[in-house]
Amino acid sequence: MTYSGLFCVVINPYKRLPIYTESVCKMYIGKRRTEMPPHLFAVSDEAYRNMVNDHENQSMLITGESGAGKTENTKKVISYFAIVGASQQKKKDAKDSLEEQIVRTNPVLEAFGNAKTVRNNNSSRFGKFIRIHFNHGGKLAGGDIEHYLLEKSRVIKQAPGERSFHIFYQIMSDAIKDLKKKLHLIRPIRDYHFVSQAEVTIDNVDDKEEMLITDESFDIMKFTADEKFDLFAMTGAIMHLGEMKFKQRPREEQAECEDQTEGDLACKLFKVDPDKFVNALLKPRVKVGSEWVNTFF
Ligand SMILES: Nc1ncnc2c1ncn2[C@@H]1O[C@H](COP(=O)(O)OP(=O)(O)OP(=O)(O)O)[C@@H](O)[C@H]1O
Repeated sequence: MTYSGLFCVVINPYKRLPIYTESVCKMYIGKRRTEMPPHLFAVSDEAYRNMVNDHENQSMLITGESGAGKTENTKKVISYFAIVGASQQKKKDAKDSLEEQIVRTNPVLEAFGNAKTVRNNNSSRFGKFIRIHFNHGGKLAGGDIEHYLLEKSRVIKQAPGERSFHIFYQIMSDAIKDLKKKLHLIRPIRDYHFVSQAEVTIDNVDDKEEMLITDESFDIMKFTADEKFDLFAMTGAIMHLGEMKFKQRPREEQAECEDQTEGDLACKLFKVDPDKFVNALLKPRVKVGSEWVNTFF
């Protein structure tokens, strides 16, 4: 790491270096830039001090090409703020703390928004603006995240060497007992076209373990069991949708559903009426001016 004007330039070491531990983090708290070797903790600390002293919002821009280390470094910055802004009294159960909740937004966002690409096994396929709120005493008060431009096309198509979003493979890993059964995902993953056009595993990544982390992160963020299940159900339903079969009606400009079995399963999970759903797919209606018109496929 080195400084270039306001920027801290960080090069991805592609190996775990012991420079991000809690003890290193604490060494940077309250230090001047010149007192310590360049580090993103120093930049984070400067932003924190400016906020506390000047009562002004601070922004940090984390930028670089795919695989440069943005996601990893963002997590380090968030952990830094979680440590400096942690409430003084240590909670009995650390998992219940606001700092842990803020840190745990990441596994969930990564499960649904990150995927393996040829350049990065954990590539974020969306941009995000993370806002962390502090109270007047400089302690964490909350946070919110805005996301931009999720790469939706990946849900139905993957290039060679790539995967869809991690969550599909995490669900299929069987980490949560009976989840696949409840989502009616009873066939091998290669039978679900939407998610298996290229890779279905990643070297050195255990989807089972990752699923347990995703699931626990939802719990820490206080999602209820029903809310969690609904999210997994929406995800599983997409895999079923990919297995619906359509054909064109002879001599007509109209498609019809050839095999609705998987579509029915998707509707069960979406909790919508299957006939209305298929009708909406085959005869979509668009509003033109003040009128609704049917468009045929
Ligand atoms: N500081 C680091 N220490 C060790 N490994 C790192 C570090 N930063 C990044 N890596 C490795 O490089 C990979 C790519 O980094 P990361 O996902 O943060 O890139 P990115 O800039 O967010 O890419 P994308 O734009 O594709 O999301 C990580 O999965 C990790 O294996």
